[in-house]
Parts: sequence; structure tokens; C-alpha cells
Amino acid sequence: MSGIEIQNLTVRYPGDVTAIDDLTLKLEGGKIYGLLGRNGSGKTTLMSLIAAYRRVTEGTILVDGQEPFENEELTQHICLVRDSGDVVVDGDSVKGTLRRARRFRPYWDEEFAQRLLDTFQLPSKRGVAKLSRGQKSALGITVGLASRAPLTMLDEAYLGMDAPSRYAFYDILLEDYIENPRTIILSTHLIEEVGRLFEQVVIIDRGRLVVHDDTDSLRMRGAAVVGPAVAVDDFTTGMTILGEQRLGGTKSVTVYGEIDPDARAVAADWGLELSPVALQDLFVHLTKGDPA
Ligand SMILES: Nc1ncnc2c1ncn2[C@@H]1O[C@H](COP(=O)(O)OP(=O)(O)OP(=O)(O)O)[C@@H](O)[C@H]1O
Repeated sequence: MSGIEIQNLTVRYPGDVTAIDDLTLKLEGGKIYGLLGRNGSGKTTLMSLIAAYRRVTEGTILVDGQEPFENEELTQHICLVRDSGDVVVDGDSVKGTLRRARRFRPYWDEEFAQRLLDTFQLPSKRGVAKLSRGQKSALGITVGLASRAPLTMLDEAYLGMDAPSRYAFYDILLEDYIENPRTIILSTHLIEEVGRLFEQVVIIDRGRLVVHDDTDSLRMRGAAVVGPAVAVDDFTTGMTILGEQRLGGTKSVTVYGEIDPDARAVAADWGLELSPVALQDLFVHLTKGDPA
């Protein structure tokens, strides 16, 4: 089910840039993964290597136990949709883009592709160069989903798409994934919006692994504490505070750090409500500092 094993991977670009820095990561596959990181943290570089767009020079990447680079048998099972126009090229038309994908993608589902075109209201005869930014993204997503590649990676694939189209994309992705389980990696900066899809989250920062965890466990690494302001302040004294909001006498404070059962009992006594922390708050906390 398209597991990925990365060992001590380092990627350097000219100009003394270390985009990936000794990264070791194992994804067992068959899940939807969120790949999160600040600008320049190495997400696109990592996915490009997994998709065999570049040769690995330090460390190893194995997909289903094999190296992807120059491995055609394997790479036809890997689909990466990214902004830089590999799947969707300007010289083509919408129809031509689908025709090409149909030829090269062994699990292509034409009916599904047509349904996606309808959903995103993509004019099938139009040239790609004449599509709007959001329409180009929707075409990339159409190819990415209808390819049904056992390893599908979508790198900020929704750029420029309006909210109704993005929500349609999330719903269709989830529905299709349940019917056709595969490994899906989504990189995004819209964490609150896309986060509900993730079964596991990988956070990288400056090319290094910060977190790899189940989404639910990750959200339990902190808590949102809500209740009467005075009690919330007392309860959270000494904790690492990620953010706070106040509405009249009620306060909500987001803290980082596990709340043990004794502290939970105290919270209940004091009439405080504890809920898992928002993924975005955790992300900001875990990756704050100077950008890469
Ligand atoms: N072709 C290149 N030549 C030199 N440096 C590069 C090249 N491509 C990427 N980089 C640098 O490598 C680092 C990682 O870039 P990458 O595009 O992988 O990050 P990212 O996490 O996808 O960022 P974003 O969220 O902004 O898309 C950055 O510092 C970037 O400037």
C-alpha cells in the first residue's frame, strides 16, 4: 500500500542551501498524511524526490521497498501534482490533459475524471493557458484524483481555488479515498481547512523532522481550556500558553503540554471544559522562530 521509507536524506541546492537535513521518516502507507512546514521548509523538495523528479544523492528513499528514481514500473504508481506544471502544461487543452493522463496512468478512471470536470465547471475544449489560476489548480486535482495512483501527492494543489471548489475537493477526496484506499500526502498552509482530512501529520522545519504522529494524538499534546476567566487563569498558571481569547467573563486559553488525569479532575471540579487543541496552533508553536 505504497509505504515510504526515508533514511538520512539530505538535499543540498547550489548556494549553500540545505533543503532537507538528515531526514529519517517512515510512512506505512494506506493513509491520508498531512505534510506541514513553513515556507521553504523542504516540502516540495521532499515530494519531488519521492516522485523521482530528482535523484537522491545523500541518504535513501524507498517506496514499497524500491528506489523511485529511473524506475518506470514504480513511478507510474506515483502521482505528484504541484504548482510548477508537470501534470498540467500550458500548451495542452483540458481534454488533451486528460487524454495524456489516461495514457500514462494505469488506474485512470475516466468517468470520475468527467465528474470532477463537471464539479469544477472546467470547459473541456479550453486551452490550459487560457484557464484561470483556480481552474488550472482544479484541473491538476482532477488528474491527481482520477489517476487513483497508489501514492498520490498533492502539493498545495488548491491554489487560487474558491472556497466552494476547495470544499468540493475535500469532500470528493475523502469519499473517493474511502472507496479506493491509497496513500495520499497533502501539503498545505490551510491547516484548519484541510486538517480534518489528515490521519497522520508530518511536520518538517528547515528540512528536519519535527513531528510525525496520528492527528488525534497530536491534538492531545495540548488543550483548549474554556471557562470562567479567573478559574482558567488559575488552572493555566505555569503552563505553556499558545494563545488566549476572552469574551465577557469567559476565557479560552490554549496550552501546550499533556494534561494528566489529576489535572483533568481539577478542571472538571472547577467547571472548566478541556478540548483538543487546534492543529494550526500546535503547528505555529512547533515551528516558530526564524523562518527557513
Ligand atoms: N532549485 C533550487 N535551487 C536552490 N534552492 C532551492 C531550489 N528549490 C528550492 N530551494 C530552496 O530549498 C528550500 C526548500 O524549498 P521547498 O520549495 O522544498 O520548500 P517548501 O516547504 O515546499 O516551501 P513553500 O511552503 O514555500 O512552498 C528553500 O530554502 C528554497 O529556497
